[in-house]
Amino acid sequence: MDKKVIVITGASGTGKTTISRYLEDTYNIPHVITHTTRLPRDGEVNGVDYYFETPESFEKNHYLERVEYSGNKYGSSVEGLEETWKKSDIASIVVDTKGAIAYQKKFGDAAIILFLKADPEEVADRLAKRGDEKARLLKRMASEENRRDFEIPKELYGNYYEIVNKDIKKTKDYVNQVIKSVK
Ligand SMILES: Nc1ncnc2c1ncn2[C@@H]1O[C@H](COP(=O)(O)OP(=O)(O)OP(=O)(O)O)[C@@H](O)[C@H]1O
Ligand SMILES: Nc1nc2c(ncn2[C@@H]2O[C@H](COP(=O)(O)O)[C@@H](O)[C@H]2O)c(=O)[nH]1
Repeated sequence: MDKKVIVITGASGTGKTTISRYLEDTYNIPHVITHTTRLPRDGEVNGVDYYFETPESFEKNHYLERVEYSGNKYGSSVEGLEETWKKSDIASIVVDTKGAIAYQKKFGDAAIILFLKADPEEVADRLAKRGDEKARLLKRMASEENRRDFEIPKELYGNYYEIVNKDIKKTKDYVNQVIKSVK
């Protein structure tokens, strides 16, 4: 089978990580571990959730694409994707919409874009429950990047699956249909 990458994108708190974990647990689809200079949240583990970097160490990696998001740097490497493809012909990656555009440009139809949407008020509530510290949460919600990522960018028109993540069961049912069509 040709290699594929499921690119999960959307604004903060819309459920990207939840879907990435679902793909891993249900379909053994591993996720690409990306790099960031942000501090770990409670429970996040280096080398599992992210490679947590200092501003200096971040610059030492070779990125397929990299972005600034709410004051922190994030990037994904070709090596990271290739390592993940060694484990499985289908990988997933969680990125912002700018990253999704980069993957679409580089991999064309081999990049399957899942764009997650949710009501912004519901999202703020979910993130507070997730334990995000209030000041950081407000900064994140107000950031230009996060406001941008509630809408699909025009570069991806016609090339993505939109998932309104309200009822998690319905979301998973929809994801199951997408995976059937991909496999
Ligand atoms: N449909 C849903 N209903 C209720 N809670 C949900 C739903 N989907 C996800 N959540 C919860 O919302 C919180 C945010 O989800 P998640 O971490 O997956 O979002 P994210 O898009 O990866 O966010 P971020 O970009 O900030 O890391 C989590 O605590 C998750 O368990
Ligand atoms: N373009 C990229 N975006 C990435 C990458 N790794 C994560 N992200 C996205 O950043 C924001 C913030 O993430 P958070 O974990 O701090 O909430 C979110 O949209 C992620 O999807 C990356 O390598 N490239």
